[in-house]
Amino acid sequence: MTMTTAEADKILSANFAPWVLALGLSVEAVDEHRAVLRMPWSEALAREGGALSGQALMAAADTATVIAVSAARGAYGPMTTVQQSTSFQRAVIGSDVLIEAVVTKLGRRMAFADIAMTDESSSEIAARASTVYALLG
Ligand SMILES: CC(C)(COP(=O)(O)OP(=O)(O)OC[C@H]1O[C@@H](n2cnc3c(N)ncnc32)[C@H](O)[C@@H]1OP(=O)(O)O)[C@@H](O)C(=O)NCCC(=O)NCCSC(=O)Cc1ccccc1
Repeated sequence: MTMTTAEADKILSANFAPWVLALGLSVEAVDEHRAVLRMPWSEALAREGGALSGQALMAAADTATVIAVSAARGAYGPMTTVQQSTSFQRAVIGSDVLIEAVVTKLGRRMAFADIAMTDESSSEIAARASTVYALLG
């Protein structure tokens, strides 16, 4: 059965470090192989020049993947990030970001995902990432 957004939000609050929770992420949508998270704009996440820091986007991509992989497996289970590659295509200033993580392969021991991060106010892609996870249990 498909995980609900409320169940996915519980995974978010129960399994991440306090500084990751401080990003203010929330789950907008979830299905059998995908999760969409929102990262609200905050001056606290902006760097010199006023644009959203890449570090915040990378943490958001990592977090969205954990939710998407959990949804694909039907529940949260121990997993760990092995690799993330991120390309920053467009600066985000003053806009929420929608982070869509799609699980492209769910194996017995490994999971792979592609992530698109969209500037909500312009609907333009701000960054893309690909991630690889080891499934530990
Ligand atoms: C585990 C693996 C990915 C692969 O290991 P292998 O290639 O198989 O190599 P090896 O066999 O040498 O084992 C090495 C050590 O691993 C241990 N171990 C192995 N298998 C299991 C197992 N099934 N279960 C438990 N432990 C297992 C093993 O005992 C050994 O420990 P030892 O040295 O004897 O004391 C390893 O490269 C690694 O830990 N990388 C760092 C990853 C990392 O820190 N990522 C960033 C944090 S993730 C994040 O932030 C996102 C997130 C947030 C919230 C929620 C969720 C996600």
